[in-house]
Amino acid sequence: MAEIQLRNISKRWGSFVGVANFDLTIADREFLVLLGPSGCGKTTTMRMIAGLEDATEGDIIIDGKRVNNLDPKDRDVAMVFQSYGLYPHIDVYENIRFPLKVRKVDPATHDERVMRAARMVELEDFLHRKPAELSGGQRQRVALARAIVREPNVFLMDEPLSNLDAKLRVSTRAQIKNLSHELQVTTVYVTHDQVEAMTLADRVVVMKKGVVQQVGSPTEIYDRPANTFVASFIGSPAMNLITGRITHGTFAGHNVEIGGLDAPDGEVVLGFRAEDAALSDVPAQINGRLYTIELLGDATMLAVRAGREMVSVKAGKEFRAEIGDRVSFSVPTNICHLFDAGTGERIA
Ligand SMILES: Nc1ncnc2c1ncn2[C@@H]1O[C@H](COP(=O)(O)OP(=O)(O)OP(=O)(O)O)[C@@H](O)[C@H]1O
Repeated sequence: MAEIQLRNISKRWGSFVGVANFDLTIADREFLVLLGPSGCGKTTTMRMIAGLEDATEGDIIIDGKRVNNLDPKDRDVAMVFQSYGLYPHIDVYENIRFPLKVRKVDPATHDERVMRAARMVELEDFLHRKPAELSGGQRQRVALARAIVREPNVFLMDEPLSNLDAKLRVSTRAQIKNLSHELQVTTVYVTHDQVEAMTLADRVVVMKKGVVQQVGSPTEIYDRPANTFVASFIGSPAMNLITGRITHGTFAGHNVEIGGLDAPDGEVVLGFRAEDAALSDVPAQINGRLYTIELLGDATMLAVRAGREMVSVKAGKEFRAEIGDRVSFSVPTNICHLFDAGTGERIA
């Protein structure tokens, strides 16, 4: 059992604000992902939860207890880093056992606990190898087993997959999801990879320059981004964003005209996703020329230059055309997103 309350926590170094007024309750057993570009304050937030960094302001409460003044070792949290943090001179078995020795856990229980953790990450056959004799994926699994063996209430994971190649990243990601479900531990996971965030999280926190932009389930964040930053960060490709003006319910931009919008007159950013655009054989709401064609296997991704905008459009796998060809498409008005052109905040 572990609910984590972050009550208005901030981190400042002199006048530099690393994290500003982070306020969130992480539910017991929730898988929470902190997502954002490099330097947005994800790791700092996690280090404050771990106790590796003091919060300049605010309270950190784990299971009803304020832990601001507790040492990391007394917080019942286990951390997994991208750099693994394994001890090179001892074998896998001893690496996994290490936290039990440090915490003076009854030695009679060690073997059973180490073996159970090793089984969970499928390392039984590697117990007597040294870290240098393992692949990157195997090393990361040792790091996971070492966190599991402690049976902590909270897992804190900082980009644990970033040193793995693409294929291993996908399989280890599935393993982490499975483990957190099986162990029913509250998990805070840091990444700058939105695909990782979307596949792992119960809820995602999107951050920018130390400030939380949106908190929501992956679906909420994908379907209703709170602002243009979130819209441009989530989804591959990210949401198309076109600047223009609404007059009497019609949006007009360069080579773009979309009528029937229920919004007041003014400068806006109109957003739509590549998969929501419908190609047309005749001139339509958005007209341009084909800039690139990418075959995805099950679909074709087009980049279309429409006026001064470059937009992504998803077509079927049977799509055939040449670069430079004219392309027209429309976007159903009910799936258009509208953002304020000044603040970037969602208006509809
Ligand atoms: N000890 C420190 N002193 C001063 N500034 C710091 C310190 N630690 C981090 N920062 C700054 O705080 C900001 C947030 O850093 P943080 O490591 O939390 O970012 P991040 O989102 O985890 O980025 P990344 O994905 O690159 O790890 C950055 O601008 C960083 O340079």
